[in-house]
Amino acid sequence: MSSMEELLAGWNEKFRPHADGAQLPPHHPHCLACGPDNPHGHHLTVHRRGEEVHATHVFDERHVGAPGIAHGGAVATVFDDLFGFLLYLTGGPAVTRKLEVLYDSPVILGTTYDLAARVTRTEGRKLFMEADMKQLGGSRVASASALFLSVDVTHFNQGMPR
Ligand SMILES: CCCCCCCCCCCCCCCC(=O)SCCNC(=O)CCNC(=O)[C@H](O)C(C)(C)COP(=O)(O)OP(=O)(O)OC[C@H]1O[C@@H](n2cnc3c(N)ncnc32)[C@H](O)[C@@H]1OP(=O)(O)O
Repeated sequence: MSSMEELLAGWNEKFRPHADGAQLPPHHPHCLACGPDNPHGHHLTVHRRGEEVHATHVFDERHVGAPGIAHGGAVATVFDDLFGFLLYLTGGPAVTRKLEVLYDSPVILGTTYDLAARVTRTEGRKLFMEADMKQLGGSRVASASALFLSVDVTHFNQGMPR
C-alpha cells in the first residue's frame, strides 16, 4: 500500500462515529500535538463530551518560552490540534485557515490545565470554532477562535514524498 492509501485507511476508521465520553484517536502517530510516537510532541489525549472535545494538559520544559512559562506557539499548537479533534464530530477532514489566540495570563509549566473546544457555526465549507484553557477548577488563562475549511482528502497529497 502507498503511504496515502495507508493514511486513508486509517482516516476512514477514525471518522466512524465516536460515543459521548469516548477517547478520540490521534490524528496520526507523529502528529506534533497528539501523536504518541512524536518525542517532541504534547501527547494530547482528547475525549468527546457531548458536542465538545475536552483535554487536560501539562506543558513541560520542551515547551518553554520565558523561564517557567509555556511558549505562546506551544499554546497555539495545542489549541490548533484540539480544534482538529472536532473534525471527528463534524465528520470530515478540514484544515486551519485562521487561528487567533488570546493569552489572558501566563501558562505555567508543570501545571494542569483544562481545555474545551466547540464548533460555533458552519457555513458551507467553513467551520467556525472556539476553545478555552482554564486552570483546574479555576479561571481562564487563554482562549482561541479558528476558521477551518473542509478539504478533499487529495489536499493531503501535497505533503506526500515525491
Ligand atoms: C486522507 C488522508 C488523511 C491524512 C491525515 C492527515 C492528518 C490530518 C490531520 C489534521 C490535523 C489537524 C491538526 C490541526 C489543524 C492543522 O494544523 S491544519 C495545517 C495548517 N493549515 C494548512 O496547512 C492550510 C493551508 N491553507 C490551504 O491549504 C488553503 O488556504 C485552504 C485552507 C485549503 C483554503 O484554500 P481555498 O479552498 O482556496 O479557500 P479560500 O478560497 O481561501 O477560502 C474559502 C472560503 O473561506 C473564506 N475565508 C478564507 N479566509 C477567511 C477568513 N480569514 N475569514 C473568513 N472567511 C475566510 C473565503 O472568503 C471563501 O469564502 P466563500 O467565497 O467560499 O464564501
